[in-house]
Amino acid sequence: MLKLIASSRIHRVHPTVLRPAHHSASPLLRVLSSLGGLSWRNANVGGRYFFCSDSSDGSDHVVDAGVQAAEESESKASAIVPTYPRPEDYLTVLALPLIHRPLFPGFYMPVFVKDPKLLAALQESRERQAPYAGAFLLKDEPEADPSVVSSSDADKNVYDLKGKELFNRLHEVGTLAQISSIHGDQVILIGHRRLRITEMVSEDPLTVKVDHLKDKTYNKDDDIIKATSFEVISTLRDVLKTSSLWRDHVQTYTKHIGDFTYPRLADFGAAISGANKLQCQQVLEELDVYKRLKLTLELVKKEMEISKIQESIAKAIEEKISGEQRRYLLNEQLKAIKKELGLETDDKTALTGKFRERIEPKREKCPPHILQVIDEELAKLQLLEASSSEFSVTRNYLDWLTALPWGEYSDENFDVTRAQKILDEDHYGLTDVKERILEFIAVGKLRGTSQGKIICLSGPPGVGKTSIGRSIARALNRKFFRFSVGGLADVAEIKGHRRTYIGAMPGKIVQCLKNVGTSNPLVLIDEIDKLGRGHAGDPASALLELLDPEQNANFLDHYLDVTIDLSKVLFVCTANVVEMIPNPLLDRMEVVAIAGYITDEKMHIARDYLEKTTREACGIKPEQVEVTDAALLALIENYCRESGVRNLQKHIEKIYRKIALQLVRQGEMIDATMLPIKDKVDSDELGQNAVQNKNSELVEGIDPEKESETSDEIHKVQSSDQSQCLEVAKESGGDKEIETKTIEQVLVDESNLTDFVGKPVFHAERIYDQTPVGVVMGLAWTAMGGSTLYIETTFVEEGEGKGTLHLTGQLGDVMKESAQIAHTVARRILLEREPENPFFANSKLHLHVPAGATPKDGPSAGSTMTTSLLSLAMKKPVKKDLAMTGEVTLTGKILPIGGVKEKTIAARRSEVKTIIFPSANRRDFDELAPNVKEGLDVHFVDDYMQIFNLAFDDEQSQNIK
Ligand SMILES: Nc1ncnc2c1ncn2[C@@H]1O[C@H](COP(=O)(O)OP(=O)(O)OP(=O)(O)O)[C@@H](O)[C@H]1O
Repeated sequence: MLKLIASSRIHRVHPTVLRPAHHSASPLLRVLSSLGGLSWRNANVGGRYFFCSDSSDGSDHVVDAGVQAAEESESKASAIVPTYPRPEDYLTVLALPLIHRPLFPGFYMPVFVKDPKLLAALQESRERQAPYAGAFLLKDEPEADPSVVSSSDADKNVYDLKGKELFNRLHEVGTLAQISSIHGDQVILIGHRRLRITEMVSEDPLTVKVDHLKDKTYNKDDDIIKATSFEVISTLRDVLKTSSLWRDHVQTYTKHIGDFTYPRLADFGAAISGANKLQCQQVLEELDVYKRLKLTLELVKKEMEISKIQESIAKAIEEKISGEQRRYLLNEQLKAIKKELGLETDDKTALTGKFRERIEPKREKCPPHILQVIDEELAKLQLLEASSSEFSVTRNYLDWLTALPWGEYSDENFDVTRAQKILDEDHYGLTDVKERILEFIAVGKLRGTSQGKIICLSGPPGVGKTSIGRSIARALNRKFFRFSVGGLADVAEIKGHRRTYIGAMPGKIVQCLKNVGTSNPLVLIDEIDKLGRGHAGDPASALLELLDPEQNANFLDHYLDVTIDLSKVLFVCTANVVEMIPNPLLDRMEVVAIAGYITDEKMHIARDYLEKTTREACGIKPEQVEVTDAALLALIENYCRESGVRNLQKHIEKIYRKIALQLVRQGEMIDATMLPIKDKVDSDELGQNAVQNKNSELVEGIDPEKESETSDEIHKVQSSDQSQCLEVAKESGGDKEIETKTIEQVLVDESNLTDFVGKPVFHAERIYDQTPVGVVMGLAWTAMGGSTLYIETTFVEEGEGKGTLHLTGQLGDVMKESAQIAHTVARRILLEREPENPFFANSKLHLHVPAGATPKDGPSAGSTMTTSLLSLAMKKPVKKDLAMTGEVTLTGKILPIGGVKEKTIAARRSEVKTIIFPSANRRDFDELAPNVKEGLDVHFVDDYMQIFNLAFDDEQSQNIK
């Protein structure tokens, strides 16, 4: 091809556009050309890395001669052909380092020469009409990773290389490159033939002596070479189908290559592949044509794999984009169509319309300041961009504002008789509590409104505080909302977050109003005594603002940012321990104490309330089960002795679940064994007689084997006297077909109670039948209700002046002080009674309060401790079934205590017959229901000597009542 360029002498070698000089008819080229679908006329390779020029195997004419001649012919219009040295004559050349890839013969490459000396030398040599240089690939620095693309910094270092250092870094084999043109520091090189460096001639610029390399001779007709080259071509063809980039390379190459020889094919493949520089250098250095073809084949195969991956990536991305675009377009079209048909307005208008629709019916009742804010926000919404975050904040805000029940109230019912009926319907007993609630309703009726009071129901767990709250709401015809503040530490839970926070929400009370849809619900604030300590703000103060009737008419929620009137809301709180309620809150409350239930009350609650609801919840009919009184009593006394009834409820549920399972199993067995009995029977035959008849029929119908499979429990029930069979008659079609089904009635008695609830888990509080010397029963109050406790004192050792008292049983400071006081009081009394008895002075004593794991505190055990010490000193046990409570002073006065009802109930539970209370508590005791006081011998005392007489001397005690 060079030959042709030279001979035509009219073509100028241009760095970007190379024109074909020869249309080769090589079969290989035709294959590639046809695949590329190319035409040389539009071949533009501007800016591409690879360019094609001619190269020779040694017999070519010199291309620069042609170029020069052409230039001359243009300028001088002369056709004189000078004799110029041929490429193979250049045995000493300037060495040009190539950083990124080697230059292959037949391709051209632009390089940037940063070294001014080298650039000048190249320029000079070009001007001297010897425009050749040797282009050699630079070796990587020994430690550099060839796979890592060198940064510009590294390039800079390479440009600094000079002389010997540069010489050592050059690969030995390179390419004789024609300097096609120089623009600034850009030099365009055209590869010609392979060279090998033999020695360095001069250092700056680096000049080297070179040998010109020739390919090893090969047989053109060798089948293996042919086959390999065909494989290279076919692979190239495959790549061409997918890669447009390659198509351009081929286009350029085919335009300028003459004969497609095997070595040239190998160079072509390697040069246009994306292989790394070392792999390319390997191909350049290979002089064996077959081996070179093989190396190239590897590279193009790899290229094909890459192009396949490239194609699949492109396809996947294209599919994704087009799918999304399609969906977007369709959505937009849908919107446009809907809008056109008047089915839907745009988002903003639709939203505004929705909010206006919501607020319109409430407009009359809605406070003007709220209306103003809503209107302002609606106007603002119109101006905001629908995708902005401000828009969604405003939308949510409007959603809340318009959803609240402004001015909506449920009609309050102040009918006291109805209220009484509802309260009795839901709860047994609690007479005093119900009375207080009825009083409250009566006041509401006279005033026309029930606001202004906060009721606080206090008592141990499971006594029905929450459910009473629900009943009050029902009685007053108010909506009910409950929220627990146990452990609540964040003020935002009550007062809401400011709207500026992401995910901001109004507080619980605003959520409540939205939820119930009226502005006068009954809000039950549960566990107010367990309010957490706030880390940001004080929840108690926030609750105060919410509950205080003086303040809550203008309650400000941080989210809503407009005042709301909560004065119509009725607040009911519940607490286990009133003392734990923050004082400012307690101050505003009307405390209604629910002390707990005695056995009798629990029996009624279990029978009339818990059993009924549980039976219904389990889907069991009343006739299918019988729980005897004895069973219930055993359940209450041995399993559920605590003050509340929640545990009792759980046990009843357990029993009923077991019964349900029994019935279902039984029913399945009967279904499987029962034969339908066809008989025409009048419905009035299905009386008591029929029960017996059909029962005997049924027994006949049951397969004896199957019958034997029934569970032991069922046998037990069946064999009991009270087991019955009931019949269900069913009519079907024209004939009266009677299906007889037996429904066993499950009996729960004291004897089989353990089958349902297991062994009793509760150990009696009473550990002594008759208290020994030094042991006295006291009465205590806990958050779980009342309980009995023993004070035990024993003698440890005796010795002159050894009179000390050792205390154990996790006693608090107050209780420890009480014990010291008791010790002193007992010593004084003994001195008065038995002056010569040196017991307290010389005895080391140990006082213990059992249930050592439970912390105890308070002064109310003072009288019990004194009695216990005196009992030990006098070696005289106290009266049987006696319990006492009362704080004792140093002078022996008995001061009042708390929790009289709880303590009385606990005493009854422990079968105490005689109780001693401080005189000051007489009023509390008198207020108790008669059934609580029933059968108890209660004494009220104000001086310890009265207790002494009651505990140790029967005769005198009769007088103190
Ligand atoms: N006097 C009663 N009559 C009928 N059922 C009752 C009575 N007292 C309590 N109950 C029932 O006992 C169960 C437990 O009551 P509730 O949950 O109201 O207890 P609580 O006092 O609120 O307990 P806590 O302090 O643990 O919240 C409820 O199902 C309730 O109906």
